[in-house]
Amino acid sequence: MSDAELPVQASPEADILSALGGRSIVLVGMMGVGKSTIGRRLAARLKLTFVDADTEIEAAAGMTIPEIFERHGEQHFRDGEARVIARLLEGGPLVLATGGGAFMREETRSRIAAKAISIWLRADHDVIMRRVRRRADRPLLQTPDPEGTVTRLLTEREPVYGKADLTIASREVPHDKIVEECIETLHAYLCGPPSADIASAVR
Ligand SMILES: Nc1ncnc2c1ncn2[C@@H]1O[C@H](COP(=O)(O)OP(=O)(O)O)[C@@H](O)[C@H]1O
Ligand SMILES: O=C(O)C1=C[C@@H](OP(=O)(O)O)[C@@H](O)[C@H](O)C1
Ligand SMILES: [Mg+2]
Repeated sequence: MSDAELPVQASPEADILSALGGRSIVLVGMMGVGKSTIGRRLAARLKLTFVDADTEIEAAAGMTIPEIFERHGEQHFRDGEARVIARLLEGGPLVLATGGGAFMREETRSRIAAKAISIWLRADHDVIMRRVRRRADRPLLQTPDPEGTVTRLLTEREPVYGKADLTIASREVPHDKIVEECIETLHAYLCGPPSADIASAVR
């Protein structure tokens, strides 16, 4: 049989893309769980555009996030964040990494529910602390007690992150393992179990 005659093989990635239609995949969760790094890799796997909401906010404001917080305050940042995410969700399908506070706003959660599949990347306090210590670009953690701040934010936020469609445990395994779990979990959620025909064909 020539290559042209071979049957087209369905792949989990192709199945996911077709089930998404115009919807996006949105990563939510606490600072340091891996939304930006995992999101970029997940988008590459699915051949979708990757957008980081924080980067878009910085571009729109012409300032870094620490500068926005310092000059205009958190409330101003949050309003800009909600607007940027609303705009990005109109342009799907894409993989969107949100900043850790974005999903706390009800209006943003409703928009995400209408236009996307949301994945909560969930990590333990200690994993988060190890990862966020490496950089000083998260203004909320520039406090005398970043550990206490992370504990408080996790208590406030975890029940809300739990409203995401899917949850993946982000832990100290290679990034690509987490990406693989995102693909498997998205596939099961969007496409269901393999049909008996396909299951027997691949046996
Ligand atoms: N599975 C992982 N294993 C090891 N390090 C990770 C993993 N996922 C993310 N990281 C690291 O944690 C740090 C924070 O990740 P980032 O994607 O910026 O998180 P977020 O966008 O959720 O704040 C980065 O240095 C990243 O490489
Ligand atoms: O948790 C938060 O409130 C924030 C998380 C940051 O993004 P990451 O979650 O990508 O670090 C960034 O949006 C800002 O510093 C505020
Ligand atoms: Mg990020």
